[in-house]
Amino acid sequence: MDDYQQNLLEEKEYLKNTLAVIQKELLREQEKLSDKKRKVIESRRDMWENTGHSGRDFTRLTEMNQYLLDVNHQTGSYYNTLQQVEKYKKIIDKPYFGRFDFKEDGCDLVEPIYLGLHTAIDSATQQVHVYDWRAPISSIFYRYELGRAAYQAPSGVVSGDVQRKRQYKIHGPELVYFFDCNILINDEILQEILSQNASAKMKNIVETIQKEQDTIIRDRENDLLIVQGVAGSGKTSVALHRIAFLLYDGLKSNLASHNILILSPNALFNKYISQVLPDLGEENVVQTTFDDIAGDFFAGSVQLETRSSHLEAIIQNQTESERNERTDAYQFKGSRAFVTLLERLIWHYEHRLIPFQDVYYDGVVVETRQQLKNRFLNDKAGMPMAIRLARMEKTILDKIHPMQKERLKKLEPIVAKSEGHELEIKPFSRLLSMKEAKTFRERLRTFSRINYHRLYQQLFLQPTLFFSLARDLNLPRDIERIISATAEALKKGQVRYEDCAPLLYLKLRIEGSHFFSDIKQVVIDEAQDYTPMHYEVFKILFKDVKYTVLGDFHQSLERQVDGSIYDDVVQSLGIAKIIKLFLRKGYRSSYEINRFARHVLGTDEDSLAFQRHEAEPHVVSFPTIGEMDEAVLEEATSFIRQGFSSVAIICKSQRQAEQVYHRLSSKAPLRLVHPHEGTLEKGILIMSAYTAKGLEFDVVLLYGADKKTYGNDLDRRLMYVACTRALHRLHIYHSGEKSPFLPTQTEPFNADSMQK
Ligand SMILES: Nc1ncnc2c1ncn2[C@@H]1O[C@H](COP(=O)(O)OP(=O)(O)OP(=O)(O)O)[C@@H](O)[C@H]1O
Repeated sequence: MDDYQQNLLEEKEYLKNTLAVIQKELLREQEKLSDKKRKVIESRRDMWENTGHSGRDFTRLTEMNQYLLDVNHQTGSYYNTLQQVEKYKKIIDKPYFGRFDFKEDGCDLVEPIYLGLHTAIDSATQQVHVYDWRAPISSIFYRYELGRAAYQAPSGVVSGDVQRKRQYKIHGPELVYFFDCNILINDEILQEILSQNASAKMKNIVETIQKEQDTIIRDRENDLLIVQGVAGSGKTSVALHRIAFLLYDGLKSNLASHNILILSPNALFNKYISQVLPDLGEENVVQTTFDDIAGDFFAGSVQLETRSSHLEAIIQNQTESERNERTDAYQFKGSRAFVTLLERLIWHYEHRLIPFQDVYYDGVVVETRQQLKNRFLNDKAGMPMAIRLARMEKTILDKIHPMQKERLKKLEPIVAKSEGHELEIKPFSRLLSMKEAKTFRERLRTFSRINYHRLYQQLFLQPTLFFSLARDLNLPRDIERIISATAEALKKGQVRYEDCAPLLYLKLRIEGSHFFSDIKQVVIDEAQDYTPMHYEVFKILFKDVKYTVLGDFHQSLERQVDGSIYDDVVQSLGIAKIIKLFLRKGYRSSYEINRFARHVLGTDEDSLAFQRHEAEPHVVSFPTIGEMDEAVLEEATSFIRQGFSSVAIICKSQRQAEQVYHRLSSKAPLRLVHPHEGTLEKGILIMSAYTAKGLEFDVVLLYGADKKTYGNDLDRRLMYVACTRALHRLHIYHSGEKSPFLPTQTEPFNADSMQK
């Protein structure tokens, strides 16, 4: 028997034993589960039977409390076992995917370490058959080739020699094949994974995590981890695996899923990534968007523009000057200079603008305007301004409380004398007194409550105030136009997207915030989409948290930015222990699509593409829009017939996507995708480039890439985002003169070369 045959026999034996252990442990956990379920039901029944009639009996409340504690404890334990059962069920078909043999320094034994989605231990012998991919020792698999290696164990660094590395394909649960590799994760498996069709939900990448990705996933040293990664380099995947790692590590760091928050671009993206953590056996974490946060803070009081409406407005602006007005406004209102301006506004409001008034009650001066102001300015006690004002309001109300009785006594003779109320002197006097108290409170609130919208509006309605506060700050050239456009919108009760973060900043700085107090880890994806103003808001919203911030400045839409955006992040968040890492290799798109996209972007910055070769992208020209429509539809259906599961027709704007959809939807099954609703499905989808951001499709058909539609820098970045969504095929259609960002010479369009 040769070596391979010998190894095969051994591996088959190991798999058989491991499966037997998993089966045994699964049965054990299932028995525990039914036992725990029975106990929970019994305890609940006992609780209701023994305490159900004692609602008003305070002596029995403690008893009820004890029952509740027990029931909660048992329910928690039931769910832990349930999670364990689910984990075993997940690994029964594929218990592991890799192995390395490790000889620890100072030990004679070479131990085979098998890696899988979850740990499998024989509870009888305590033998570990499979290590969780997140276990400290597992990092060796991702980081080292054969030879010297080390990992960080809880007790310190453990070093030794890696003597073998092996990867497996196990299916159903048969050993399909295995092979030894002496390098990092073998390209063959990665090739196979990356050449598959895109799925409607993001997938986990545990089997093929790359060394540089693993470094990010396992970092525990830093409080702010910044990742700049090219399109398709795995930023979102890495962020989610990092969360799974932190939760695994959670026992030490006391971290649970509700302590982690992911800030992502929109609801569609949230749904797209929602499967990864459950796949990894973890519960989903808090997922939100900036739009949702702003909406919660200003619920119903003002009309907030969403990010997609803002992008749509910028993209649709026909004239350069209209577009510049909005992008300049966004840039300025997101800048550090505007943060300074708002800080000055807050100071100015505190010292000059609060409309303090003399407070009278029943003809008596309770406090003079000056007394109130002095007391307010001297009583800082580290509290936010709104809280200090609310305390002042309460003190005044407490002061007049005893005076109200006297006032009532005075009101009764007056009412007695007034005609028509002789028979209801007391109730009518009380009613009058209540009305008076209401008016009194309303007067107080003219200075004790702050209308943030009005305060912010004041800044733009009074240009002299604006310019006096903006002294020595860098202002954009069209500031006058920005001021008047903002004033117009605010007067109509509309808050443009670029005003949402400043308005929220104002509110949070004046009021403080106790929301998100559970959050300990914040993951910010698409970091380039947030301005310094946003990061200032995050700093107030999330206290004592650690951050993972991932972005790609090439994919910034409304602003042209570079790597310095991360300096802004550091400065705004004010965190000292930071690390900045780079992901330079794109895994999503084929080599040809990657190369094409770099051409569109017009940069030869060092970015690498994974060598997965497929058909060259095509640029096709049509004499009319009608012919372009027909070709797009024909190609889309043909790609589906060829076995690609998702074909995205990407338009520049949502409006264009809707128009194309209305023209084509009666001829083929198309789905129009909105950023705020729905889920991604297989088939032919149609959407705007900004909706497609963060997502991926087997085939991208970029619609209408003419010079007029894609002519400026923003258009160039939109086109780059659209092109980098494609895994396998990229076709670009235009009618009229081609966009200058497209290559001048491309291969002729050839339908035969598209066979998958
Ligand atoms: N190590 C890996 N193994 C297998 N697939 C990977 C790996 N890294 C990334 N991928 C795949 O590459 C694709 C892109 O990943 P992801 O969406 O996380 O990248 P991204 O950097 O967030 O992209 P973008 O910024 O363009 O939205 C996904 O299909 C992901 O599964």
